Amino acid sequence: MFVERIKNGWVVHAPAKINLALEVLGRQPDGYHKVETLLVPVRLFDRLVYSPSAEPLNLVVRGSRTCPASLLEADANTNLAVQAVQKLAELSGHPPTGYLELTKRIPLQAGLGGGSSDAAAALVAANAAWKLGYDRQQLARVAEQLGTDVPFFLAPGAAIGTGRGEQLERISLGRSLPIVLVQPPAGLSTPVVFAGLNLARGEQMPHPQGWCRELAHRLSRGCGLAACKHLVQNSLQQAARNATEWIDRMADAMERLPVLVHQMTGSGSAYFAVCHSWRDARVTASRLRGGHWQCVLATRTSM
Ligand SMILES: C[C@](O)(CO)[C@H](O)COP(=O)(O)OP(=O)(O)OC[C@H]1O[C@@H](n2ccc(N)nc2=O)[C@H](O)[C@@H]1O
Ligand SMILES: Nc1ncnc2c1ncn2[C@@H]1O[C@H](COP(=O)(O)OP(=O)(O)OP(=O)(O)O)[C@@H](O)[C@H]1O
Repeated sequence: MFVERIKNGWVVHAPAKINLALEVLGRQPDGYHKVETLLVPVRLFDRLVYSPSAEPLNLVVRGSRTCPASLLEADANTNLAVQAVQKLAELSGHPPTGYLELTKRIPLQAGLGGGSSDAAAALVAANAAWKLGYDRQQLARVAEQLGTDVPFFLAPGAAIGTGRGEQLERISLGRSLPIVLVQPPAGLSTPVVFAGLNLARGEQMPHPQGWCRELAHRLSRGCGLAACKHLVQNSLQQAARNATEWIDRMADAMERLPVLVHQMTGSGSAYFAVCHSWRDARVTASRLRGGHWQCVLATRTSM
């Protein structure tokens, strides 16, 4: 996340994420799934502007080429950025005021964490604008009430997420990976994909694989991704394949291209390929364009 002070407020560049690996370990008694995941920020940003005012909180959302306006929800109260400001207002006693302007570039229902990143951005902006002085840990406690992925976006860099995904260990992977992101025309709902695993409350997976920690540690020790690409796995991919044919279509398209490894991110429906080089990522993206995708873009992970 990058925060800039401007004349009338704050601009926050809210990144997307990919889950380089995601393992479901079981289901907690509270119904959430117990996961271990390697989360990595991506250089694709929503832009959130918060301008303080004495007026009741107001939100304007704009679409973009990668997140068309026609897909955006009209109801501001369901927007996680608004919910974040409201929650911080409740906690601090500050009135829920100000003007939020959100330009969406991160595709929706993609497993790219866009809504969560916007919520984290709104928390940081309102904390600064209202001079609350909450530190990152205090903001993280508010963030985890808004959604599992929200705390991840409060700090830079990659992290291993455990618990339901909200307990974070920051880790340096020491490199930026060139990637291609593909969003198909249909999004996927996170609860629907998790429900497709059909795990009972309290049920544990019998044989944990440990992909995430192994992958994170190998990468952070300087191992090339080619040597550990078998650890790039996502336990949710099968459930997502059952929910939409687009996952197989994206996998088939990637199979025909010279990429290092490819996989779905989070609960989908977006799909990523890690490429050998930045040039390869641009070439791969241009070869995928023209398919029936909502968007294709070449970008890279942040360190
Ligand atoms: C799949 C990931 O994106 C991986 O980073 C996250 O685990 C999902 O994070 P998120 O979108 O912030 O999810 P939340 O808003 O917290 O949860 C939405 C819904 O997904 C399901 N959910 C989510 C996370 C989790 N570990 N187990 C679940 O079963 C629950 O039904 C929950 O009500
Ligand atoms: N600021 C926001 N940006 C995007 N979606 C939002 C936002 N606020 C609320 N939502 C709602 O949340 C739903 C899912 O959000 P989002 O698109 O971030 O999911 P996702 O990419 O699957 O994220 P995750 O990886 O965290 O599961 C959207 O379909 C939308 O209805």
